[in-house]
Amino acid sequence: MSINYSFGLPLKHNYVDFVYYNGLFLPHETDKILNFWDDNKKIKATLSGQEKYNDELRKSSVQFIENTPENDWVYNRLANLAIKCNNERYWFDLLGFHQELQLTRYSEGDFFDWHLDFGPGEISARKLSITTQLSDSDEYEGGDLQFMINQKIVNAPREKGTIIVFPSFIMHRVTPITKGERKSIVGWVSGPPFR
Ligand SMILES: O=C(O)CCC(=O)C(=O)O
Ligand SMILES: [Fe+2]
Repeated sequence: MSINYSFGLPLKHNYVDFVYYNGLFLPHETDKILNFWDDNKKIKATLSGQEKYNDELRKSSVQFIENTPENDWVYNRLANLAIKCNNERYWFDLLGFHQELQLTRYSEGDFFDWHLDFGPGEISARKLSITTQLSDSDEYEGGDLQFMINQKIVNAPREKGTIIVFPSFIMHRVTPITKGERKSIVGWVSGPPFR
Protein backbone atom coordinates (compact mmCIF):
# COMPACT_ATOMS: atom_id res chain seq x y z
CA MET A 1 0.00 0.00 0.00
CA SER A 2 1.57 3.30 -0.98
CA ILE A 3 1.17 6.33 1.26
CA ASN A 4 2.01 10.00 0.96
CA TYR A 5 4.04 10.65 4.15
CA SER A 6 6.06 13.57 2.84
CA PHE A 7 9.01 15.15 4.69
CA GLY A 8 8.13 18.49 3.16
CA LEU A 9 8.73 18.30 -0.54
CA PRO A 10 6.02 16.66 -2.63
CA LEU A 11 6.60 12.95 -3.11
CA LYS A 12 6.97 11.95 -6.69
CA HIS A 13 6.08 8.51 -7.90
CA ASN A 14 6.83 8.49 -11.56
CA TYR A 15 10.32 7.02 -11.56
CA VAL A 16 10.75 4.65 -14.49
CA ASP A 17 13.58 2.36 -15.50
CA PHE A 18 13.98 3.87 -18.93
CA VAL A 19 12.27 6.39 -21.16
CA TYR A 20 12.37 6.63 -24.92
CA TYR A 21 11.60 9.36 -27.40
CA ASN A 22 10.87 8.84 -31.08
CA GLY A 23 11.64 11.22 -33.87
CA LEU A 24 13.72 13.77 -31.99
CA PHE A 25 16.51 13.15 -34.45
CA LEU A 26 15.23 13.15 -38.03
CA PRO A 27 16.75 10.70 -40.55
CA HIS A 28 18.93 13.37 -42.16
CA GLU A 29 20.20 14.30 -38.68
CA THR A 30 21.13 10.75 -37.71
CA ASP A 31 22.96 10.51 -41.03
CA LYS A 32 24.76 13.76 -40.27
CA ILE A 33 25.84 12.35 -36.90
CA LEU A 34 27.17 9.23 -38.63
CA ASN A 35 29.28 11.48 -40.85
CA PHE A 36 31.24 12.52 -37.75
CA TRP A 37 32.75 9.04 -37.87
CA ASP A 38 36.37 9.28 -38.93
CA ASP A 39 38.12 5.96 -39.51
CA ASN A 40 41.44 7.50 -38.48
CA LYS A 41 40.09 8.26 -35.02
CA LYS A 42 38.47 4.89 -34.46
CA ILE A 43 39.52 3.13 -31.27
CA LYS A 44 38.72 -0.22 -29.89
CA ALA A 45 36.27 0.14 -27.03
CA THR A 46 37.68 -0.24 -23.54
CA LEU A 47 35.83 -0.51 -20.30
CA SER A 48 35.76 2.82 -18.51
CA GLY A 49 38.61 3.25 -16.10
CA GLN A 50 40.46 0.26 -17.51
CA GLU A 51 43.40 0.55 -19.81
CA LYS A 52 43.38 -3.00 -21.05
CA TYR A 53 40.91 -4.33 -23.59
CA ASN A 54 38.51 -6.87 -22.26
CA ASP A 55 37.07 -8.76 -25.23
CA GLU A 56 34.97 -10.92 -22.98
CA LEU A 57 32.89 -8.01 -21.75
CA ARG A 58 32.87 -5.69 -24.70
CA LYS A 59 33.72 -5.79 -28.38
CA SER A 60 32.94 -2.75 -30.53
CA SER A 61 34.57 0.26 -32.13
CA VAL A 62 34.10 3.67 -30.59
CA GLN A 63 35.03 7.23 -31.26
CA PHE A 64 34.59 10.24 -28.99
CA ILE A 65 32.96 13.34 -30.45
CA GLU A 66 34.69 16.52 -29.38
CA ASN A 67 32.25 19.33 -28.61
CA THR A 68 32.89 21.74 -31.51
CA PRO A 69 30.64 24.49 -32.95
CA GLU A 70 29.74 22.13 -35.83
CA ASN A 71 28.34 19.44 -33.60
CA ASP A 72 27.12 21.53 -30.69
CA TRP A 73 23.56 20.98 -31.95
CA VAL A 74 23.89 17.28 -31.06
CA TYR A 75 25.15 18.05 -27.55
CA ASN A 76 22.41 20.64 -27.22
CA ARG A 77 19.61 18.34 -28.35
CA LEU A 78 20.69 15.59 -25.97
CA ALA A 79 21.25 17.98 -23.06
CA ASN A 80 17.81 19.53 -23.45
CA LEU A 81 16.18 16.15 -23.63
CA ALA A 82 18.07 14.92 -20.56
CA ILE A 83 16.96 18.00 -18.59
CA LYS A 84 13.33 17.62 -19.67
CA CYS A 85 13.31 13.91 -18.96
CA ASN A 86 15.00 14.45 -15.59
CA ASN A 87 12.43 17.08 -14.61
CA GLU A 88 9.58 14.77 -15.54
CA ARG A 89 10.96 11.55 -14.09
CA TYR A 90 14.09 11.31 -12.05
CA TRP A 91 14.83 14.54 -10.22
CA PHE A 92 18.52 13.70 -10.08
CA ASP A 93 21.01 16.51 -9.49
CA LEU A 94 22.61 17.05 -12.88
CA LEU A 95 25.56 19.25 -13.86
CA GLY A 96 26.22 18.41 -17.50
CA PHE A 97 28.41 16.28 -19.74
CA HIS A 98 31.79 15.51 -18.18
CA GLN A 99 32.73 13.11 -20.95
CA GLU A 100 32.55 13.45 -24.70
CA LEU A 101 29.70 11.80 -26.57
CA GLN A 102 30.63 8.36 -27.83
CA LEU A 103 29.87 7.10 -31.33
CA THR A 104 29.70 3.33 -31.29
CA ARG A 105 29.75 0.69 -34.03
CA TYR A 106 28.94 -2.93 -33.49
CA SER A 107 29.83 -5.20 -36.40
CA GLU A 108 29.08 -8.89 -36.72
CA GLY A 109 30.18 -10.62 -33.51
CA ASP A 110 30.41 -7.36 -31.52
CA PHE A 111 28.54 -6.90 -28.24
CA PHE A 112 28.64 -5.22 -24.84
CA ASP A 113 27.80 -7.63 -22.03
CA TRP A 114 25.86 -6.79 -18.83
CA HIS A 115 27.24 -3.71 -17.09
CA LEU A 116 26.42 -0.48 -15.30
CA ASP A 117 27.58 2.86 -16.68
CA PHE A 118 28.08 4.01 -13.09
CA GLY A 119 30.90 2.80 -10.84
CA PRO A 120 34.00 3.81 -8.93
CA GLY A 121 36.55 6.28 -10.27
CA GLU A 122 36.00 8.39 -13.36
CA ILE A 123 32.48 7.09 -13.97
CA SER A 124 31.22 7.80 -10.45
CA ALA A 125 29.62 11.11 -11.44
CA ARG A 126 27.39 9.56 -14.06
CA LYS A 127 23.70 9.91 -13.37
CA LEU A 128 21.79 9.49 -16.62
CA SER A 129 22.82 7.54 -19.69
CA ILE A 130 21.39 8.56 -23.01
CA THR A 131 21.73 6.52 -26.18
CA THR A 132 20.41 7.10 -29.69
CA GLN A 133 19.72 4.40 -32.24
CA LEU A 134 21.53 5.47 -35.41
CA SER A 135 20.77 2.39 -37.53
CA ASP A 136 17.52 1.14 -39.00
CA SER A 137 16.30 -1.92 -37.17
CA ASP A 138 16.50 -4.03 -40.34
CA GLU A 139 20.15 -3.13 -40.96
CA TYR A 140 21.25 -5.64 -38.31
CA GLU A 141 20.21 -8.77 -36.47
CA GLY A 142 20.84 -9.22 -32.75
CA GLY A 143 22.34 -6.07 -31.27
CA ASP A 144 19.45 -5.41 -28.92
CA LEU A 145 19.93 -2.92 -26.14
CA GLN A 146 18.44 -4.70 -23.15
CA PHE A 147 17.79 -3.79 -19.53
CA MET A 148 17.64 -6.11 -16.55
CA ILE A 149 14.66 -5.01 -14.55
CA ASN A 150 13.53 -7.06 -11.56
CA GLN A 151 15.14 -10.20 -13.01
CA LYS A 152 13.38 -9.65 -16.33
CA ILE A 153 15.09 -8.71 -19.56
CA VAL A 154 13.40 -5.83 -21.36
CA ASN A 155 14.32 -4.73 -24.90
CA ALA A 156 14.75 -1.07 -25.80
CA PRO A 157 13.05 0.12 -28.99
CA ARG A 158 15.20 -0.23 -32.10
CA GLU A 159 13.77 2.43 -34.44
CA LYS A 160 16.36 4.70 -35.98
CA GLY A 161 16.38 8.11 -34.30
CA THR A 162 14.94 6.82 -31.02
CA ILE A 163 16.64 8.28 -27.96
CA ILE A 164 16.66 6.13 -24.82
CA VAL A 165 17.35 7.67 -21.40
CA PHE A 166 18.05 5.54 -18.33
CA PRO A 167 19.69 5.89 -14.92
CA SER A 168 23.37 4.98 -15.22
CA PHE A 169 23.00 2.51 -12.33
CA ILE A 170 20.64 0.22 -14.29
CA MET A 171 22.10 -3.03 -15.58
CA HIS A 172 22.07 -3.20 -19.38
CA ARG A 173 23.77 -4.84 -22.33
CA VAL A 174 23.92 -4.95 -26.13
CA THR A 175 23.45 -8.51 -27.39
CA PRO A 176 25.85 -9.87 -30.04
CA ILE A 177 25.29 -8.75 -33.61
CA THR A 178 24.64 -11.79 -35.78
CA LYS A 179 24.29 -9.87 -39.06
CA GLY A 180 24.92 -6.33 -40.30
CA GLU A 181 26.03 -3.37 -38.25
CA ARG A 182 24.48 -1.30 -35.46
CA LYS A 183 25.51 2.25 -34.65
CA SER A 184 24.65 4.39 -31.66
CA ILE A 185 25.68 7.62 -30.00
CA VAL A 186 25.94 7.45 -26.23
CA GLY A 187 26.28 10.21 -23.63
CA TRP A 188 26.43 10.28 -19.85
CA VAL A 189 25.03 13.18 -17.91
CA SER A 190 26.99 13.75 -14.73
CA GLY A 191 26.09 15.29 -11.43
CA PRO A 192 27.27 15.67 -7.84
CA PRO A 193 27.52 12.51 -5.72
CA PHE A 194 24.31 10.67 -4.87
CA ARG A 195 22.91 11.79 -1.52
O1 LIG B 1 25.20 1.14 -27.80
C1 LIG B 1 24.37 1.41 -26.94
O2 LIG B 1 23.20 1.74 -27.21
C2 LIG B 1 24.73 1.37 -25.47
C3 LIG B 1 26.16 1.09 -25.23
C4 LIG B 1 26.51 1.12 -23.77
O3 LIG B 1 25.86 0.53 -22.97
C5 LIG B 1 27.65 1.92 -23.32
O4 LIG B 1 28.43 2.42 -24.16
O5 LIG B 1 27.82 2.07 -22.10
FE1 LIG C 1 26.35 1.15 -21.01
